This record gives sequence, structure tokens and C-alpha cells, in this order.
Amino acid sequence: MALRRSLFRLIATSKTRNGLCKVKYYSSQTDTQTEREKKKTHFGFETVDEDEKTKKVHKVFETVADKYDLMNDVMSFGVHRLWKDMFMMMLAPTPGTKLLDMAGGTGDIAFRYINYLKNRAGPNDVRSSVTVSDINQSMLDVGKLRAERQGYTKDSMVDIDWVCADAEELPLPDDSYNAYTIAFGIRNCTHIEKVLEEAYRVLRPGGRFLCLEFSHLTNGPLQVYDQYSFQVIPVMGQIVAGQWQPYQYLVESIRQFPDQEKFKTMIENAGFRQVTYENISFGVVAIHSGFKI
Ligand SMILES: C[S@@+](CC[C@H](N)C(=O)[O-])C[C@H]1O[C@@H](n2cnc3c(N)ncnc32)[C@H](O)[C@@H]1O
Repeated sequence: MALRRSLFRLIATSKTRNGLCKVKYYSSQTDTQTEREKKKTHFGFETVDEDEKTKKVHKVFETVADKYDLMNDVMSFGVHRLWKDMFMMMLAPTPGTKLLDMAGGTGDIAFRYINYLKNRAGPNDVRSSVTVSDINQSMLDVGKLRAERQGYTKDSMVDIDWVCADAEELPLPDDSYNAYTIAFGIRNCTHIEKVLEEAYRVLRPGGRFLCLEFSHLTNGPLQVYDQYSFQVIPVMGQIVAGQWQPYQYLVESIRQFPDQEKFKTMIENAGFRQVTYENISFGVVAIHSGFKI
């Protein structure tokens, strides 16, 4: 196991022609990967090879990158902004924090992190940093452009960098971050356990894991929510972004994701302690939190 882990660390990423991260492995990794490719998983309600899921998810975000931020506002009537604000309030970063925002896409969480620190900055604060990491270069490119346009790259208190990488096999050292966030990203990953293992590995002892994800309604109008999700969201995707299929996948993937308790157990199984979660909007989304002790 220890040998396997260290082999995972011997990886490097590069960009492919279509802008996705390509992970290069050393030879002993290949067997494990071949074994994996035989297994089946879900891509929305479809049953596909695990390897195929990764490619299909890549394609979804490749396709929607340009319209991603607009569609988030349209689909959630802007409510995703409030969820992300609450997420940052729960993280409550202090100056000097080194954050890894995984599946960070177009930078929404990173920008909130910078604003949070800026709004509370004192004259003697030490510098903080955020690494935005995502498997999809197109999403990161949109994020970089937004960061430049909105002046985040010139921020003197928070360094920001962008790393194209797979959350399941991070080319990042052990024990290197104080906080790890992942918002609306983990349900798109093929091996959730691997993502959690990697989160645990790169966090320093005492570091915090925080995940914002669509979840399962605990009460409230389930049928209305279902009708809205399945009947309206793909249609909106077609009208606003000219794409039906990616939004159909997004809705289906929410139903496939483990419920709050099951996901909590998965986080504990990865080694995290003091694992808790909070339902927001009747469980439409949940924030899970855990610590590396
Ligand atoms: C719904 S977006 C969320 C983006 C951002 N966190 C936000 O809240 O706006 C999901 C992101 O997960 C990324 N993603 C999917 N699978 C991934 C993986 N295995 N490793 C890293 N990122 C991944 C996608 O490329 C996409 O940018």
C-alpha cells in the first residue's frame, strides 16, 4: 500500500491537445489502471466503464466552460452564490492560510476566499495563498481570465495559482495545505474514495477538509424539486447554452451521489476526524467538514 501510494506521487501532468490534463504514470501504475478500466460506474443514469466516465465528464465541462458561470446563475436563480458564501463563512480562513481549492473550475471559491481575507485584513497580516486545481484546462482558462479582469491577480495579500490536475492523483506534496475545499466537484469524480485519500494526504495535520455538494432532500417539496431538475434544467441548458446533454448529466449525477450519512462515512473512512455536515436549503446541498488530526 505504501509503495502504491509513493508510486502515485511519482506523476506529472501535461496538457493534451483538447486542453485536458493528461496524467503520466510510471510503469507499475499501468496494471492498476488496467484493472480499473474493467470496472463499471455511473455517468448520470448510464452504466459505463470507469475510464469512459472520466472522459465523458471531461467533455461535459469542456463543452460548458464558456457558459458555466451564466448557467449557474440561471439554473439556481443565483442561489449558488449564497451557498458558496456560506461555504466560505464556514471555512473562515485566517491570514497565512494555504488553501487548495480542488475542482476549482472558473475560480468562484478562490475569489470568495480572497475577498474574505481582504475584507478582514489587518496591517500586519501574513500572506495567504490559494491553489485552484481542476482536471479541465478550459475551466481554468476561464477562471484565469476572470481573475485578471476582476483584479485578483494583483492582490497583494493572497497569491493565486492554477494547476491542471486530477483530484484522484494529485501531483502535490504530502502535508502541504491548511485547508482543502471542493465545491460541486466531487460527484463528478470517478473514484470518490481516491479523491478523499488524496485530500487527506496533501493536508497538514490539523488541516480542514470542506466539501459543498448537491445532496438529498431531507424534507420539503421533493416532487417539485424533481420536476424542476429533470424537466426544466436540461431545457434551460438548451436555450441558454445551446446544450441539452451536459445539463441532463448534471441532474442525473446529483441523484447518483451518496446521501449525507453515507458520504460522511466515506470521509471518516479516509481518515478524517470530527466529521460533520450541515444541510442547506432542505438538503438540496450539504456542506461536509472534517479534520486531519
Ligand atoms: C460543477 S464544476 C464546479 C466548479 C467550481 N468548484 C464551482 O463551484 O463553481 C465541477 C468541476 O469539477 C472538475 N472535475 C471533474 N472531475 C475532476 C477530477 N477528477 N479532478 C479535478 N477536477 C475535476 C470539472 O472540470 C469542473 O470544473
